[in-house]
Amino acid sequence: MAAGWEAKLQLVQRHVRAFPDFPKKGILFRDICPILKDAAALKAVIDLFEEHVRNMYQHVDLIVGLDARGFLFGPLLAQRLGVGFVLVRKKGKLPGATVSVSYDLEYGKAEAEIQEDAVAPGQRVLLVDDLLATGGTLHAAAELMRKQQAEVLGCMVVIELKELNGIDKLKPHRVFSLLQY
Ligand SMILES: O=P(O)(O)OC[C@H]1O[C@H](OP(=O)(O)OP(=O)(O)O)[C@H](O)[C@@H]1O
Ligand SMILES: Nc1ncnc2[nH]cnc12
Repeated sequence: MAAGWEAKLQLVQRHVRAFPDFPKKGILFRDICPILKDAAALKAVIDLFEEHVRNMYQHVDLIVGLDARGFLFGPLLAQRLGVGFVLVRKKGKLPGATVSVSYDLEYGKAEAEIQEDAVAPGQRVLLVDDLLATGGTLHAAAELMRKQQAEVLGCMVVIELKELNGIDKLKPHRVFSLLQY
């Protein structure tokens, strides 16, 4: 692990806030907005993600980001790696031919969608989001990749909520997280 890794992790951790009972009673909402407001904290997230990818994977074709908070980190990582970015959106937002799948998340239900030509068969992709809770959202994205015959190399999130066991739902895919609660 390169020098500075721990300092960067601590910087990121200091920029996550928790709000009880949002958006529903009983949910402790982990808010990543302070990361985005602080240039050094945001850079630290992308530095850590980039280092992980460069250590783990020889070749990545695309970064796939999940609506909406995955769009905040995914394109920055894609630029660093010199690869393209693909959007998995909530249903009804993408023009043209699409492929969709429905899923449950920690506080509701939704449907995820990609453009049919977003990924090609055999392309090697990494899924990026801000947070892993039950795993419903990332699982839906992985299912979309499976439908399009792309290869999911792994999932990357800033925050993993351990007690919800999202990691089990995502097996056999690997999950990399910066912070665990
Ligand atoms: O692991 P899960 O239980 O699926 O929960 C995690 C998902 O929930 C949040 O997204 P949300 O759907 O609230 O949308 P947003 O990013 O548009 O706020 C979060 O950004 C993840 O995508
Ligand atoms: N507890 C939580 N905090 C922030 N985003 C979430 N998405 C799903 N669960 C969440």
